Amino acid sequence: MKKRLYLFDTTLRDGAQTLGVDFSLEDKHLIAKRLDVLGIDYIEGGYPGANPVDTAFFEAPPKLSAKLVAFGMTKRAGRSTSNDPGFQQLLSAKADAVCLVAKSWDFHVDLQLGITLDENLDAIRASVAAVVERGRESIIDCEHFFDGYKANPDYALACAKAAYEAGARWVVLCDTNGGTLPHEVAKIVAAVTSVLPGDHIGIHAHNDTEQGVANSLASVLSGACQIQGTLNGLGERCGNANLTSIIPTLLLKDDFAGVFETRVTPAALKTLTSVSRQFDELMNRQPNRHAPYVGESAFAHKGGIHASAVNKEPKSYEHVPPESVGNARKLLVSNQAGRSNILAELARIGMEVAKDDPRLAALLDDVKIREAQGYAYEAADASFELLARRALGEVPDYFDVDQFRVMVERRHNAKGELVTVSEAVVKVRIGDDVLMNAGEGNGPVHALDQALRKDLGAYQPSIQDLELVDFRVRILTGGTDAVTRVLIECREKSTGERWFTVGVSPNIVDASFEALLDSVNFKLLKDGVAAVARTESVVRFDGAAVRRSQVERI
Ligand SMILES: CC(=O)SCCNC(=O)CCNC(=O)[C@H](O)C(C)(C)COP(=O)(O)OP(=O)(O)OC[C@H]1O[C@@H](n2cnc3c(N)ncnc32)[C@H](O)[C@@H]1OP(=O)(O)O
Ligand SMILES: CC(=O)C(=O)O
Repeated sequence: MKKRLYLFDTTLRDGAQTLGVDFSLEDKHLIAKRLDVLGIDYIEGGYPGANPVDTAFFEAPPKLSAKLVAFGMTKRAGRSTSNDPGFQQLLSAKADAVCLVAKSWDFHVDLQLGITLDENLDAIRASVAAVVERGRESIIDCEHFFDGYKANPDYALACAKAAYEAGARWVVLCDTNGGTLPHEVAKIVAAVTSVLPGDHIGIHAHNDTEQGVANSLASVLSGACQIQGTLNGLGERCGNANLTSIIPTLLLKDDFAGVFETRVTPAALKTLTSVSRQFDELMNRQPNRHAPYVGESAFAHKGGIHASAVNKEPKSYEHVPPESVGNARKLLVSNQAGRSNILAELARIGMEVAKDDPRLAALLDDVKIREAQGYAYEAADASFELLARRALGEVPDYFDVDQFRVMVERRHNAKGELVTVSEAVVKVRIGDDVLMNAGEGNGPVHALDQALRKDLGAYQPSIQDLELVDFRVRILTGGTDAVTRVLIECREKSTGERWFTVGVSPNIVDASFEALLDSVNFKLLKDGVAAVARTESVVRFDGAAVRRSQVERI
C-alpha cells in the first residue's frame, strides 16, 4: 500500500509575505477554491487578527473540501492562553485547524522571546492543548527547527515532542532561514522520525539556497508525511518550496509515485499549468517562462538536433509528457533551428511541406539570415507565418506603402500646458487607389498605427477588429551600429486571439512600422480576405478636409 502524503498550501499566508504581493479578500477566495479543486489537503488562509483582510476571510470563509487552516503564534510569554487576546481571536476563527508558529531554536527563545527554555516548552504545551480543547486540529510550525537542531539538538527535539505529546496532529519542521541543504535535511528528519511517528511530521522549507523543493523531497524520503509550500514558490524573501514543482514530481517520478500518494489526481494535474498562470495573472506578475513543468519554455525545443529527435520520439528530450501537467510542446524557429523545427512550426499552423521541398531549405536560410540581422522569430509567430507563407507563394499582395511621414512636436496646448504630440501621414496603394491618411497619437508609433489603420479601403472591416496591445523595443548592438528590434503584440477584438510580429531597422520608427505592417497583413490573411485587384493607376486623396489640412501642415 502506498504511503499517504499530505499537501499543505501556505500561499495565502507565507505567500502574502512576498515582496510586492497583496491579496484582496476576493483574491483569497478565488485562490483557495483553485487550490481546493487541485486536491490540496490543507489550505492556510492567513493570520486572523493580523490584518482586516485575513480577519474577514476567517469570518466568512469559502466552503472547501480541503481543511482550512488559521495561522498564528503560540501564546505570549507571561500570559495564559485565555488571557491572550491575539490567541483567543485565533481560536475563534472559522477554521478546521490552527497552525501555531513555535520557537524551537534556543537562541531565539532567549533573544527574541526573552523567556527560559522551559517557559517556551510550557507555552507550546499550553497553546496546543487550548487548540485541541477548542475542537480544532492542531499543527505546530517549529520555527528554525534545522538551525535549532544544529545548535542544540536536544532542545529542538524537546519542542517537537512537547507539541506532539500535547496533541498536535502535525509537527512541522521549518527551515525558516532557508539555509539548510538537502543532505542535512535528510539526516535531521531521519533523526526526528526515529523518535516521533513520521505520519505526524511535516516540512516547511524556504528557498534561500534554491533547495526548497529538494529539501521537501529529501524530508519525505526520510519519513515526513506533510509538505508545506506555495503556488509558484511565493513566500518570504526568496520564497517557499514550490508546490507547482513538487506536485508533478510526486505524481510523475517513479521513486515518489511508486511509494506515495496524494489527493491530487492525474486529471487535476493536467490543470496545473493553467492554475499557475492564472495565479500570476491574478497577481499581475509576469509568469516565469523558465519555470519547471509549467513554464512556457519547459517543453520548448530550440536546438535543431533536439527538434529533430523530439519529432521522432518526444521523450528523447522531455523528462515527462507536457500534457501530463497541462503544458504544450513547442519547437522554436530561430538561428539554432534545423528543418525539423521549421516543419513542426509549419505543421502547427496547418501547412504541409515535404522535408525535401527546396522551398523549405530556402525558408530556413532566410530565417537564419534574418535572425543574424536581428529578427527573432521564436517570439514573433505571426511574422514567421507570413514569411513562411510568402516563401510558398500563399500571401496576397494586399497593399503597398508608398510613403510615410512622422512628426513629433513639443508645444503649448490651448490651456498653455506643455505637451508632446505625434502626427503621422501614411500613403498606401490598394488596387488602383492611393489613400492618404493622417493620424495623431501619444507617440510616433501610435500615430503611425492610427494613420495606417484609419482607412484601408476595402480591408477596413477586417482591420477594425485589430488592436495594438503591447510594444517592446530592444537595442541589439551598442554604438553607431545599433539595430533596433521591435516586437508588437496585437489582439483580435472579436476573439481575443493575440499574435506577435517583429520589425528590425537601425531606425526605431522603421522597425515599428515593419512590425505594424506584418500585423495588418497577418490579420487580412487570417480572415481570408481577397486582395483588391489592380487595373490602372488612379490617384485619389481620401479623407476629410481636416486630415488634408494636417497633411499640409506637416
Ligand atoms: C517564520 C514566519 O514566517 S512567522 C509568521 C510571520 N508573519 C507575520 O509576521 C505576518 C503577520 N504579523 C503581524 O501582522 C504582526 O507581526 C502581529 C499582528 C502578529 C504582531 O504584531 P505586534 O504585536 O505589533 O508584534 P511585532 O510584530 O512587533 O513583534 C512580534 C512579537 O511576537 C513575539 N513572538 C514571535 N514569535 C512568537 C511565538 N512563537 N510565540 C510567542 N510570541 C512570539 C515576538 O517576540 C514579538 O514580541 P515583542 O513585541 O514582545 O517583542
Ligand atoms: C512558520 C514559517 O513560516 C517558517 O518558519 O518559515
